[in-house]
Amino acid sequence: MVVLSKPILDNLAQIKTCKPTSNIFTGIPIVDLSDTNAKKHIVKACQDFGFFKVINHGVSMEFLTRLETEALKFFKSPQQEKEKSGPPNPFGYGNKNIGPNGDVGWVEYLLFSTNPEFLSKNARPVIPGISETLWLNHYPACPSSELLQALSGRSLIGFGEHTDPQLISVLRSNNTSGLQICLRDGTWVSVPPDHTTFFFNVGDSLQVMTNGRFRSVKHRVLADSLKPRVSMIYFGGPPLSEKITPLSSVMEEGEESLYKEFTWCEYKKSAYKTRLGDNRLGLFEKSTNQ
Ligand SMILES: C=C1C[C@]23C[C@@]1(O)CC[C@H]2[C@@]12CC[C@H](O)[C@@](C)(C(=O)O1)[C@H]2[C@@H]3C(=O)O
Ligand SMILES: O=C(O)CCC(=O)C(=O)O
Ligand SMILES: [Fe+2]
Repeated sequence: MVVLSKPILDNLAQIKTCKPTSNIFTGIPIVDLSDTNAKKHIVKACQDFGFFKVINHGVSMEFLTRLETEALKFFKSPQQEKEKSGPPNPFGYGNKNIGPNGDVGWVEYLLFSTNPEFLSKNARPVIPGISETLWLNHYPACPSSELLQALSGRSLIGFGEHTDPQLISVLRSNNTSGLQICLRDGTWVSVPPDHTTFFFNVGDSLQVMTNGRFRSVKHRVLADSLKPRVSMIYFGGPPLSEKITPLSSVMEEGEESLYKEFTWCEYKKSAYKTRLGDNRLGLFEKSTNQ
């Protein structure tokens, strides 16, 4: 019989688990930015999966490694020290609690704003008009054999299933697996990690702007029991006052928008009232008989 200590029990009671899926997906679209057809491949990947990986991106490994080292330095510091940078409302350190509505995961994170008004001139985002937040996530390895045993073969959820509300998310992680995406047929597949590349995923707003042509892909992170995962994600969103409506350039003649009109500010407010796994965009879909 496994006897569990109180802190371990507290952790387990809060955090969801799922059956481990070793469904490693080898079909992730790869976009080579040095290829003249890169744009076409991006469009196809956004339609088919809402997800792709970018190679030949021009960001040096040395720079990425330095960022990762700095992130780990922070996450390895004493808990009390880290807490001094929290809570994350709206920016700062958070531990296990994700968002304001009771979601929890086996994750700690550091949340920065990349909105121009918070940044010095030389640190402003590359794409003018697009700015949102930058997340550093740390999914610790399972701390003890006690916890591993108590899980009895199940995986701890690091970051529960969700879609990202913004336009596009750019993710770089270390070489620890954990990220999974949900395919069109509902199957969850594991994305093989690649610390040399960037992964891009379509968010809800881009799905609306393409009137459903691009897919806001559902994804989640399972914690690895042996190795910590460190990820950095840039969430690119529109300015707050921007109307999120299908682009006229993608619409065919006579095509109706599938969504009610809303601004990014309205969507963001609404999203923060939902739980992680909720269908946030559902609230803005036009009913078919409208
Ligand atoms: C439960 C929540 C966490 C989240 C805000 C929300 O109320 C619903 C959207 C969530 C999400 C998912 C993608 C990103 O990780 C995130 C930062 C975002 O913009 O929307 C999180 C929010 C969060 O963790 O605060
Ligand atoms: O940490 C990761 O790999 C992904 C996390 C994520 O999906 C998110 O923060 O929205
Ligand atoms: Fe996400």
